[in-house]
Amino acid sequence: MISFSKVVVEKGDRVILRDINVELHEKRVGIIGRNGSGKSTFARLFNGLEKPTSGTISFDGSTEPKDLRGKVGFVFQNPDNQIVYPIVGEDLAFGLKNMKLSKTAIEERIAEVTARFQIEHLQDRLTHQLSGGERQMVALVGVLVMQPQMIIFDEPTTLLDLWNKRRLMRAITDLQEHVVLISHDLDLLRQFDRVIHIEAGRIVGDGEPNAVIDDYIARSE
Ligand SMILES: Nc1ncnc2c1ncn2[C@@H]1O[C@H](COP(=O)(O)OP(=O)(O)OP(=O)(O)O)[C@@H](O)[C@H]1O
Repeated sequence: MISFSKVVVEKGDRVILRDINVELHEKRVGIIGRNGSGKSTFARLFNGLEKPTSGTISFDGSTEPKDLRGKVGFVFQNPDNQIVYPIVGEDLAFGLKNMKLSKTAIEERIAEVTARFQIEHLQDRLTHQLSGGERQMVALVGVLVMQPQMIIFDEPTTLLDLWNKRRLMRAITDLQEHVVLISHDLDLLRQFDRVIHIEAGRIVGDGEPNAVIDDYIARSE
């Protein structure tokens, strides 16, 4: 599905990611690693938010940036980075309008996804008045209405209380789409299909979650 070949990311004279070669087909992939190891940079490559200094990233065989952007959605740690319009309904419609969908088609898509996540009642609210949990659900729904095949989550529960954290995690677990989740919630990632461990810009562990996570914990001790 998505494939990284000899990918390197440099910023100034710093090498942030080194020689990343990986193919992902699994439905649920977790990414772990210490602060500053390169997880966010890796995740941002998936939908073209970050460009590799060298190497290639392809989605279903295509290396076109527009295919990455169209097929892979990205949910930020802080939903304020992603919600741009003052009213929830406008914000959810923004990407769909750019896709030149009809008004009816836009309304139908938004109605379907907001109902699925029980946020229909938020449609007319001002985005800046929403709670953190509501904002994060709006950000997720804003990505889902675009019907991506894969969704990348960069520590999406960091700002949430326990209740909203569980609600969002249930929502993520129930998604039909392929999910790549950066998280420090190791118990959750043990239920995933695959976990990738990044250290100092390299993949140092990759495979069955329990084995990769146990090795990660052992290295921290
Ligand atoms: N624009 C930049 N210029 C220089 N260094 C950068 C830049 N962006 C990121 N870095 C560095 O790259 C490294 C990896 O950053 P990244 O955000 O990918 O790490 P991370 O694993 O997601 O960290 P965290 O868990 O703290 O969010 C860090 O050392 C960071 O300081």
